[in-house]
This record gives sequence, C-alpha cells and structure tokens, in this order.
Amino acid sequence: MLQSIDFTQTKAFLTLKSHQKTISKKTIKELFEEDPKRFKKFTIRFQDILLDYSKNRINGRTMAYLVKLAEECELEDAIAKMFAGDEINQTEGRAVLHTALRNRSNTPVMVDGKDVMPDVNRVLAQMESFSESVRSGEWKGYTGNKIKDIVNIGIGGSDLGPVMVTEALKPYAKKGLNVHFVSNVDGTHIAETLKKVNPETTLFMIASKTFTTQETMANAGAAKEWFLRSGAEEGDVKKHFVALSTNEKGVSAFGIDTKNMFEFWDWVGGRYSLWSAIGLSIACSIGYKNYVQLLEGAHVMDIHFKSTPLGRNVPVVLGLLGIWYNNFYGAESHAILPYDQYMHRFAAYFQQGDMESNGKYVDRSGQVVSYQTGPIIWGEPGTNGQHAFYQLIHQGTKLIPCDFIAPANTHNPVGDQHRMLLANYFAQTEALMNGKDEDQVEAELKTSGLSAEEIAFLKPFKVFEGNKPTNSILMKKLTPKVLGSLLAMYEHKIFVQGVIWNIFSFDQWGVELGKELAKNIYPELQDDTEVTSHDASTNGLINTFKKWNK
Ligand SMILES: O=P(O)(O)OC[C@H]1O[C@H](O)[C@@H](O)[C@@H](O)[C@@H]1O
Repeated sequence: MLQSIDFTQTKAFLTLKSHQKTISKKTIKELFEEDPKRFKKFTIRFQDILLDYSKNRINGRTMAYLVKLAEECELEDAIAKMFAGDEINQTEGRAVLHTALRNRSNTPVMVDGKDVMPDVNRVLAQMESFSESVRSGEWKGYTGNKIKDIVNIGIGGSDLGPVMVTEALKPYAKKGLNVHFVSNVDGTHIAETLKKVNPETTLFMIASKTFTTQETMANAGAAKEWFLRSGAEEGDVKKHFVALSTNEKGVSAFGIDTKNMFEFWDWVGGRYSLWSAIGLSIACSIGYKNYVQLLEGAHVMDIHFKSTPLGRNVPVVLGLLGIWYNNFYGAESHAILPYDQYMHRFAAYFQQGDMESNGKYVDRSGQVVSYQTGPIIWGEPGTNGQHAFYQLIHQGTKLIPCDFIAPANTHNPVGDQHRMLLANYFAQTEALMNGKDEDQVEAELKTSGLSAEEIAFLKPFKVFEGNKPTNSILMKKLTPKVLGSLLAMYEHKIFVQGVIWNIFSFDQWGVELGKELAKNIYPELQDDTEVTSHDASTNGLINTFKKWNK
C-alpha cells in the first residue's frame, strides 16, 4: 500500500510556490548567462543516452526543492514497494510488476509468497522457441508453407506497444516476414489487412489480456471466418492462430489450442505489457536475441531508477520537471518530439501510457483532487511537426514543455540528411529558449529595404518571446537496448508523477463507462424500432442512423 499524502500540503510545495515567484523573474537565457556550469549541472549521462534538462526554468534550488517534495511524498518508499511486488494497484488488488518481466538478474520477485521468475522465464523460453521456428520457416501453415505475414489483433496496450516497437526497430526486422496490426473495430481495419495477406502463410496473434475486449474478439472472429473460408479446416486453426493472454478459458472457448497460448499475469498492466507475451510479434519480427536486448535496456533503467539518488535519477528528474510545469506554471500538455522517423508511434504509445495512467481526478484516499494531474501527451516526429504545429509552441499562448529526442547515428545515411535533421533538432530547442526580441527583429527588418511604417507594422509578429522549456534526450543510436531504456525511463516518469499526485496510476476505470453504454446500445441497433430510452440527442442520433443505415 502507498501512503496517501496531499503534496500541496507539504513544506516543499509551499517553498516551491514562493520560489517559483522569484525564479520566474528570470528567463532560461538569463539563467545560462549567470551560470557557466549550467550544462554540466543539468545533464545526466545514462549509458548511451544523454539527458540535457538545462533548458528549463530551474536553478539548483528548484531541483533541490523538487527533490524535497518527492521525499516528503515518500517516493523512495513507493519505488521500493513497486519493485517488491506490493499491491500498489489497490483498486484492482494487484501488484505492479512489469519490471519482473525484464528482470534479467533473475533475482526472485515474490507475489503472494510465490516467486514469479520461473513463470516469467518459462514464457520467455516458449517465446524464444516459437519465434525461432516462425523465423526459420520450421513452423508451417496448413498447406506446408512457411509463415510470411503476422497479423497481431489487439487494442490499447495489446496493440500500441508492439506497433511502436516493431516500427522503431524496423532496421532489425526479418526480411520477408511482415507484421501487421489490426485494432479498430471498424471492419475496414481487418478487411484492408486481409487483402494484403494469404491464409496459407499468415499467422494471427490474438493479443488480449482479458480475452473479452469487444474489438479484439470481433476482429479475431472475422479473421477466423476468413481463414476457414479459404478452404482450411477447424483443425488447421492451431497452425495459424495463437493467443497472448491471461485468460486460458477464453482462449480455449475461442478455439485456440492452449498449447499455443502465451501466458501473462494480472500484475502486468495492459499499457505496460510489451515486455510480456504481448511482445511476441516483436520477438518474431526482430528476433528473440534483439527482444532480449530490449528487455535488457529496460532492466538497466530499472536498476538505475531504484538505486540512484533522486536528484541524479533520470525518470525522477523528468517526473519532477513535469510536475513543476503542470502544477506551478499551469501547463496542460506535454509534447514528445522524436527526431527519428522510426519512432513515429512513440508519442502515440505514451499517450496511452501516460494519459490512461495519470488521467485521474480522485486521490488515493478517495477524495477529489484540488490540483491538476496528468497532462495531455501528444507529438509527432520532427521535422514534420515543425511544419505543422510548432507555430503554436513558439508563438501561441500556451506553455508546452517538450521532450526532443534524437539519435546521433542513423540507420539510413542518405546524403547529408542526418546532419540536416539534427541541425533542426538543435535549432528548435535553441530557438524556443532564446526567442527573438524586438531589437533583433528591428535590426533584421532594417536590412530588408522596408519603410519605417512597414517595419513598425511587422515587428510585433516577428518577435518570439522564447523562454520555452525543453528537455533534450540524445542517444547514440536507436538500438533495441537503447529503446528499452527509453521506454522504461518514460514508464517510471509516469510512476513518479502518479506517486506525487497521490493517485492510482495502474487502474483505468475511465475506460469502462463508454464500453458499458456501447454494450447497451448495440442490441438497440439491430432493428428499425425507434428508440426513446436515452436523452434527446442520443435518441435523435440513433434514430437518424437507423433511417440511414439500410
Ligand atoms: O488486452 P485487453 O484485455 O484486450 O485490453 C485492451 C485495452 O482495454 C482497455 O482499453 C484498457 O483496459 C487498456 O488498458 C487495455 O490495454
């Protein structure tokens, strides 16, 4: 159990409140001018990753007070409890142990008096032999052909992780073995995917922790029907359908041989499950050895997180900076901006990771909070974002703290494009911090041959206030290990923030209401009878749908 502590009632919170008034009188640019050691002070090197958080509205004191805040909220105790398998997911009565899935040290991790590592290792061994047999062509489809396409059917945490990682690690993917992902209950998603594959050479992975999720069950049913229509028989299903789930009964009821079930456990949250059997599509695509490297990368970050003093602890520092802007500057969103095309689903992945975890308005003692909790997470890869929404970050009215992520080495050296990309990466954080003042704008305009009147008119539009906070995360190269560390870094950042906001980060009750209502409405859509049981808007919409849907 985690303590319930209102962080706004701590001493550190009050100190930070008054400190914010002082420090906000200075710009980040001025803070750099004052302190020549600032870069050294506010960077942390973690293996092949460098975190530079010097371009933030902070000084040494800010960080010291933020660390005090974390201490008063008993963050270290919370970290220890998570790793030890305490039931910190209290509303579901579960431990939170995605860290055990990547516990490469193999030290025992106890849940209800039982070490979970033998089970973890058993499923990993099953994933190893299965992925190897698919990749080598030893695993044959019902007509004796090897597998050429994998279709992962899942949604939310059973989709976003594998999609993001298989995209991010595409350079490591096996040629001739394509991975597809079907998530949306919109029939278009499965229909368009099935157009691309051949039933004789396709393997379906039905990925669902609960094995009850409507979207996944509907798509899995459609895939099975399509497969059987192709001439295959019920007995062939086992060669083309496997399940990644915690629900053995559900899996066998669907007609999948439980020998082809890859198990995981209720102490793995959906949005933290790519380290579990849910990662099978990843292991098949990049190979088991690379998948283990991904786990390894996360494991070293886990060790760092649980053993490094708070002030030098990468996820803690990131979490505290987020709290600084969220609760002391009123920032409502946070952008994740990877300068790496392979990471194009990274922000979408952490949109679920962060918003499903920390989008809560009730604290750990059941009271409605009096402060802001989880931010809106969003982002797109650079430089696309630059030509789309950066205008608002530079000159809009909202404060948007950003993480800029980039690799020093590319997998695709095309001309000099990687240097061009990185020039943009460096330029953006510099521009966001320094901005451009009136004098600079005026001097520039004077060289353009415009009249004094025109200059006076244009000037205000060309001024950039600057002082926009950013973190830069520079990595040597996007390898499986580095990606593993980055993912664990963000996961733990979310944890840190949830502890301080005094909320439960590992349940997701907010997803339930819409699901329930959809279940009620679905039978009402089966005939032409006019509905009257809802509010006027919902009735009107449903009845119009009924008229139009012929
Ligand atoms: O794997 P499942 O059980 O199909 O759940 C899929 C998703 O469902 C809901 O949206 C949430 O609970 C998510 O956290 C989860 O990832």
